[in-house]
Amino acid sequence: MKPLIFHLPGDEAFAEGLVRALRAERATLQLHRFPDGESLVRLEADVTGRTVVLVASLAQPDAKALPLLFAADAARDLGATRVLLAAPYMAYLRQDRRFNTGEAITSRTFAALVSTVFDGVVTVDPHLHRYHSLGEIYRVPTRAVQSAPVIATWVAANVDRPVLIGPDAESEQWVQEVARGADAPFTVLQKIRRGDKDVEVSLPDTSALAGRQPVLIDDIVSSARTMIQAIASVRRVGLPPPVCIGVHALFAADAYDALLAAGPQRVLTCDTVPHASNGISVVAPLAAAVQDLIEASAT
Ligand SMILES: O=P(O)(O)OC[C@H]1O[C@@H](O)[C@H](O)[C@@H]1O
Repeated sequence: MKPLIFHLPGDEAFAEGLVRALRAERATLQLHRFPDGESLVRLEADVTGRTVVLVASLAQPDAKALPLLFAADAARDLGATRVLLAAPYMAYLRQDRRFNTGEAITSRTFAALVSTVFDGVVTVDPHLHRYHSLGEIYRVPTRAVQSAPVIATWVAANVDRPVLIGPDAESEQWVQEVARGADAPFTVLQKIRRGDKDVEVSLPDTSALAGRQPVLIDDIVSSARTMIQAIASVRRVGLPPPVCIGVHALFAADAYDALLAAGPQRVLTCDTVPHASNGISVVAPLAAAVQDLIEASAT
């Protein structure tokens, strides 16, 4: 039987792409907020004996998390064979340790909650810094899709003589992959973060970059301060305005305008978080990972 795909409000386009890629059936999840702020969730399809895939991009996660957990638990309660989460952007991965005394390690708690109601989780480029895999915190099977191949294809087709640049050491993992796929050199900047919006970035060695078009790549663009500082350090050494590519377009508050004002050649993101800058789709690799998870859990 075809998988049934539900989505949270705002994720229509991604869900529609998944429906097509998986030849699945689309179904409606009704979400109502009572005057007191509580949520009512209703699955408008018979889920008995079906594989249910809930699509939810988890930017701004606090408002979405409870309805998502309610929907997943309801699907299971109503007889779904398996309930999978397709979260193109997965929230709560950056707090992967107690940075200050008394802080909650939210990555662990959030993963534990999700694992109580879902049978499997698929996401794109999870922000794994001190964790090596999602399996360290999720108690159900997971698939982490890489956006590097689709980004590399875009870079190879659209940028002449590119050099890929990551704004910090963490970004080396995906910058290196994109560089390999695009058959281009790469380098990584040095970053010091002093606060949410206080970031300093510097370019160590520029000798290999002359005559090339810089392409900045990062996984998350949130306040955009990292990207903005990276643009400045690339310009300081006389390189042309960079193409800026972010995987997850979080763009908090004025971040997108601030980034455009910093003078990039263009700004482009993957479609993991709906945004005007989306231009590279990860629907196909995410659909393949969902299919893989379905097949693995059927055996
Ligand atoms: O500088 P903003 O956009 O706020 O934050 C994004 C950066 O913070 C890191 O965790 C991400 O990997 C990225 O480098």
